[in-house]
Amino acid sequence: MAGVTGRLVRGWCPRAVRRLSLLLTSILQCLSFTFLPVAKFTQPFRNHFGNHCWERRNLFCPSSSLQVPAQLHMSKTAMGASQKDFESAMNQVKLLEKDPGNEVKLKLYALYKQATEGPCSTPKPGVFDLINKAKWDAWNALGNLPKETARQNYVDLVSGLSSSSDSSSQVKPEADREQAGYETLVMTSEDGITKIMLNRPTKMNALTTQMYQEIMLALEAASKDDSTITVLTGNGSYFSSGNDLTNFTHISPDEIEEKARRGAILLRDFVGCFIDFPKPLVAAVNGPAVGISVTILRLFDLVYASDRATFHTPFSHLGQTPEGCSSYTFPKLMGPGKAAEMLIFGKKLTAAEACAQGLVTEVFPDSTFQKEVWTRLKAYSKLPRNALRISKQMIRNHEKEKLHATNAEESRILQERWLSDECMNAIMNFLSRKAKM
Ligand SMILES: CCCC/C=C/CC(=O)SCCNC(=O)CCNC(=O)[C@H](O)C(C)(C)COP(=O)(O)OP(=O)(O)OC[C@H]1O[C@@H](n2cnc3c(N)ncnc32)[C@H](O)[C@@H]1OP(=O)(O)O
Repeated sequence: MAGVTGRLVRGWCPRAVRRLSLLLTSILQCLSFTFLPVAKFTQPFRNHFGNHCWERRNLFCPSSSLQVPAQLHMSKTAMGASQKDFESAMNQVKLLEKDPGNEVKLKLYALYKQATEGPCSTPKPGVFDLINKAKWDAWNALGNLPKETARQNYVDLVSGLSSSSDSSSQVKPEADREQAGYETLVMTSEDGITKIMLNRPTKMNALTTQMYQEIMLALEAASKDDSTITVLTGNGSYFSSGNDLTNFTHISPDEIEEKARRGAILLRDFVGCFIDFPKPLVAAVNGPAVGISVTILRLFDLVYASDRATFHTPFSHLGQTPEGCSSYTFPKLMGPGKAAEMLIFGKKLTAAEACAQGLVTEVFPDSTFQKEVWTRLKAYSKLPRNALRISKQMIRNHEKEKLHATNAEESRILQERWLSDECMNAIMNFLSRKAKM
């Protein structure tokens, strides 16, 4: 090595030669790091792996609890990723057949160190110690990420890698195959895109209890399938007219409190699925959106809207209060004044106005909406799947705890509002068609 370098730099002063020699040695080490076979790539990191006690908290996998909404809450608060989960994640890494690349290896290393030792406090390696510097940089970049989050992210990262290399255990969407089992949705997968389409066009895609549950199940399935992007859209002229107001009817007086309690759990679990959804999530807002179908948009990564779409949150008119984390996300996004106009006073925004406020990413003419949106998404779906997923999580992780706390608080307050005279009268008015919002 020194000989090669020596020949390359013949004529240079000996100190410069030594420096360059060191540099080239490091670069060659780096390259061998890049091309190490997968079975070996964990070797440099194995010293850091030991037996540790891990709490189970699967942030990116809302799924485990989807069957019964009450269990969903449990999974976020009480259950834990065991030592077994973590050990199994470490074993999975060793068994990967495809090299996930240096970036992911560094991320695994950094998460491991953060999870076991906390924030990086070791001295920064010298500039020529390229490998150790790269590892230090990766660890240091995690800043004050809590140990618990780092541990969970490690398990999630490995789970993402395993599912991409072991496709036999996945739901395999065939071209445009319609997935059975949904009554209120149409779920299809094609070109790396899973589409969840709300399918009650004659009721403006108003969301019934069954629909909330089916959407949660569909998101659960989409989070695990081999698609790259998940899209929510509506069938017919509306994206969605929000909560189906008949959800509040046919209740006897002695059931009403229990119904409100269950409604609050359903709301919290439903919104929680969007907060935790692990892949890029896109809303294709094909027409007007009302209530909860507007507020959750801030939890999507992209919101494409037809110029026919409008955005309306008539909560006060209904004696209700904001949900979908909008009491936090909207003021943050558009400032408290604009948020107040929408959330307190029920001002309806056009697509262009919503785009100007940052709620919508881009507006398309209605006549070309479908063509333009799907062409764009098909191109995006060809990007590296794991990179998209990890980047999304990096962007979203900062706010997750705040979003879950907001969601819980909004659901608690709404549970009370649903029992109020203001709310009951407003719903009765709608149902008797005295008032259209
Ligand atoms: C458990 C979780 C709780 C989460 C809480 C969320 C809060 C919210 O989402 S608040 C928002 C609630 N939504 C509304 O207030 C919208 C109410 N609907 C309307 O104002 C109008 O229907 C419309 C402006 C959306 C459309 O008006 P248009 O004149 O064009 O059509 P309609 O004849 O009114 O509607 C056709 C058909 O669909 C029924 N329908 C539409 N939206 C709803 C809805 N949200 N709940 C129940 N039913 C709805 C409407 O009654 C019509 O049905 P019929 O043909 O049988 O009369």
